[in-house]
Amino acid sequence: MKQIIRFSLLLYSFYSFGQLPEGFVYVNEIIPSLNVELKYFSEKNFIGKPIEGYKSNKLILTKQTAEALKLINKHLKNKRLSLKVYDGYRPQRAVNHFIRWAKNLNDTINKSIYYPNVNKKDLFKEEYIAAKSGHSKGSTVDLTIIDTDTGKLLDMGSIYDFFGVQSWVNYEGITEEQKANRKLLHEVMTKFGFKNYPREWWHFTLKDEPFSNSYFDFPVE
Ligand SMILES: C[C@@H](N)C(=O)N[C@H](C)C(=O)O
Ligand SMILES: [Zn+2]
Repeated sequence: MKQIIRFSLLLYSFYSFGQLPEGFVYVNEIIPSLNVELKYFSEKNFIGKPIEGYKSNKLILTKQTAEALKLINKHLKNKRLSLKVYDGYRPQRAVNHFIRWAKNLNDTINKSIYYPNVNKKDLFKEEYIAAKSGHSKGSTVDLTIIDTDTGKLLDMGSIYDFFGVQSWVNYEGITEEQKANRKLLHEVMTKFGFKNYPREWWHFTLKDEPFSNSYFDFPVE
């Protein structure tokens, strides 16, 4: 009997500590010092509410992606810089939340901050948000760079998740410093095996992603 109880407790703790599917990791186990602020866990995002499926500020990625970020952070450390991550693995239920929100054209709480020049009805059509997102495959990250001396974000010429031409990687209407910062991010990410999404300076996918055809839906907890 005692053994059965012990076994049940073991099983309980196994699941209650957030067992991930094979191939996924909690990134803080690989890079404990990584700066992570999952915007969809908070109200500070284009919807203005926490997004379904984000139950904690824990960054989850495929193991290969986390290992690549570790190398990048190490590389940046020599320049007194480091990464700050806004999103990684995104459950399909979160994407479904985006889809539902997009259908309600009256709900535009954060339009002036995140999409002042794009009609809400066009956000999916103009490919600022995807109905099937690379993020749900676990090897895509949204991120920027911090100056570790000042603790400030490098100026990339637009805020994260600003949907508009200002966020396109090759947008010309930004300062030379902002262009240089985007170039630095782009170069370091591509050097370590990522490819960028041209409409969003912050969005990168590991080229050799392990789950290129699987969209996951387990919660971020
Ligand atoms: C919503 C934005 N952060 C994003 O990730 N956009 C791309 C296109 C996606 O939804 O995969
Ligand atoms: Zn993204």
